Amino acid sequence: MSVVSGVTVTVPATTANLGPGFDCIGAALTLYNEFKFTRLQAGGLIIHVTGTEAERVQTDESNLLYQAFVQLYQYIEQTPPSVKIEIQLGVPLARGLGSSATAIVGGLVGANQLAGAPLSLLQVMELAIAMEGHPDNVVPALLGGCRLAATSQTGWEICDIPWHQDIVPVVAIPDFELSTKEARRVLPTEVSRADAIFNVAHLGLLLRGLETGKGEWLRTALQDKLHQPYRKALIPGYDAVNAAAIAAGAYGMTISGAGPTLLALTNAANSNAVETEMAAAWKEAGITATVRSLSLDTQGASSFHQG
Ligand SMILES: Nc1ncnc2c1ncn2[C@@H]1O[C@H](COP(=O)(O)OP(=O)(O)OP(=O)(O)O)[C@@H](O)[C@H]1O
Ligand SMILES: N[C@@H](CCO)C(=O)O
Repeated sequence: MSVVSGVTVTVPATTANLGPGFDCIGAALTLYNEFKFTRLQAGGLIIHVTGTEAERVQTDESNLLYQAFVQLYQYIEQTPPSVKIEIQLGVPLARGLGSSATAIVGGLVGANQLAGAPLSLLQVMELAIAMEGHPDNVVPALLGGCRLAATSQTGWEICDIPWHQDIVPVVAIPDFELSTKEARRVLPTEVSRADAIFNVAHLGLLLRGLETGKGEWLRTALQDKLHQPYRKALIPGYDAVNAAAIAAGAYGMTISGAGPTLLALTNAANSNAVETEMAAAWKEAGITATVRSLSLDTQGASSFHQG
């Protein structure tokens, strides 16, 4: 194993759940955080953060990226090296676009590379899922694409979900945060059989809708009974933005991850109109939002050594 002096890791944002796939499906998007790790000879920990909302990220040992970095060294039973970490933020914090997953994956991949890659991709993935508590952000953040994760007898079965090239994800990111912890607190611990059946059927339809790009299937498939009915109340203007997206030609709209970002799926011909109308509907509700058409990231986390 060769030990390197520095590594830069780029990790994509992710949109989890996609409606009915609560805690099991997510897709990587073309929006990125970059993390640069450099060994320090003098000892200590230095964290520099740049980008929008940089001042909201911890710069001490409580930083999630650093915690993941330490976690990997603990797993391989080595003392973590003193390190300088430079964070370039492109993924907004606590908005439902997997910012915590970028930090967890970035910290684990950075540590693994600095240590000479003692762990396989599968081992890194398992550590990432354990840290995040659910697989739907960290798996696509690490591997790219749209991924379904299911527990197997021995660990995790990860499935690559075909995403039709005509489907454009549009994200409407409001100017307020909603922590995943808070958005999970409002969910019931038990659901009815009818709601479980609803989600099983809609997730099946979603997979076929994503594969074929068939708009009618996607519109129905993006509905869900496990989390959205409870979380909608935490997102002012949800119904108005949903109606505006559909009127502008979106197949459907859903909460991205735990919210508050709203995700519309549409095609290239309608994406500009969907962006404009979602932003306008939210403005009418008194909320400023950044709305962007993105693409599916197919690469996942990538890294290069500095020396
Ligand atoms: N680049 C980063 N470096 C360090 N910590 C980060 C970074 N990005 C996010 N975090 C931590 O993760 C928290 C946000 O995680 P949270 O799970 O609430 O939201 P999210 O991951 O953006 O949304 P979702 O899980 O719904 O997609 C931040 O408040 C911060 O503590
Ligand atoms: N599946 C997770 C994604 C956000 O981390 C949730 O909806 O709570």
